[in-house]
Amino acid sequence: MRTTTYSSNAVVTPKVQIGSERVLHTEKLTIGYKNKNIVRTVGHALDLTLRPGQFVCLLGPNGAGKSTLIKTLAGIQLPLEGKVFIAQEDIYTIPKNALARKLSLVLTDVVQTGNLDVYTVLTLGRYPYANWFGTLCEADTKIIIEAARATGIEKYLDKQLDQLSDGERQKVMITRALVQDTPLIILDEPTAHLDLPSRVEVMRLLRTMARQTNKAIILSTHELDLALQAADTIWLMMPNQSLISGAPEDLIINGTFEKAFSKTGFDFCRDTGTFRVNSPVEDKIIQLTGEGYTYFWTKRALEREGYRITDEAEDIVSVQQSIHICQWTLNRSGVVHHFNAVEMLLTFLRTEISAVINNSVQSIIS
Ligand SMILES: Nc1ncnc2c1ncn2[C@@H]1O[C@H](COP(=O)(O)OP(=O)(O)OP(=O)(O)O)[C@@H](O)[C@H]1O
Repeated sequence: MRTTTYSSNAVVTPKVQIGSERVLHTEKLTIGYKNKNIVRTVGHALDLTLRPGQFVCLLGPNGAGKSTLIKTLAGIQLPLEGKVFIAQEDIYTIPKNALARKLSLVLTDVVQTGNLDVYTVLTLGRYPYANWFGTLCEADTKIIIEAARATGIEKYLDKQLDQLSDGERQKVMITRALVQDTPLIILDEPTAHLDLPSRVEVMRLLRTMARQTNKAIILSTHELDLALQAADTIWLMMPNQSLISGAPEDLIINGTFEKAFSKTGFDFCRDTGTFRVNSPVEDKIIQLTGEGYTYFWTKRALEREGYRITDEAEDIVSVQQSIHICQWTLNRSGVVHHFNAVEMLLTFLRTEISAVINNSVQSIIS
């Protein structure tokens, strides 16, 4: 029997690979800042590749260099060393107008557009294709309407940009990038300032755009949960100037994710892909049985209280979940206590603990 092992370092060259061409790549890219003689390097010798249809989320702790990398990839900040190539061309050799047909950029800052209406803002996305007189043709109008329909902002076309919420405005700027119709879209924190439903919607929209239009999309974000769910690939900027690239699941399984965000008081849980604010306290252990979302949220609550969930614990919390009712029981030394809310269970456990502490203090005093 023939077996083949594929590792992330293996060079795999199948006969046909969709999206095998590179929309963007870098060679030994070193990024950072040079002020007089002081050099501040934030990313060193990065070799990155982005392919058509790939949806990449750039993550990293504060100050790791996400914005610096985004600006360098978009050609608005010079690298300290190395090169950025857009479709095999050095980005700094591409004339501005030609670059605007290859790359669109959405920045975080709230755009100052005076009193422009949404439709006019979207027409700006077509300027790289406008004729000598700067006028748009019927095909441009069609592209604008279709893009607005795809992102669900059709109803705002006549509104002025400053009459929209942050989330709606962000969608307009993403639509403008779509209207610009470039094979590559780069976004710096597109979900900043948005509420949770809008953040989910923007992420979903971008992912769908990558899938349906085969555009390569890279965005920087602090939305770890959403990025882990939505990205094809995570680019993780590490505190040591390196960048690790991989499928979200690989970075979780091999511990890279945990390492990048290791911080006192925060724990990344590989089982759930989430951060825990409080580390479990080793001497508080409890057993938990049950299933479904009630089990999940009960586990979260117990861990927040500082419990470590283990089958070795003598106290057993059981969760019963049915369509109509959720119930919790605590079996402690053969005595069964019943609760109909997580809060009641937690209150009981807290009281029990303080009772134990009070008793031991009493016995020390006496
Ligand atoms: N103009 C500048 N001159 C010198 N250093 C800078 C400049 N701008 C940013 N830096 C430094 O470069 C590093 C990377 O900054 P950058 O803004 O790229 O990080 P980031 O990952 O986007 O951070 P955050 O998550 O907080 O937005 C930081 O240490 C920052 O202090």
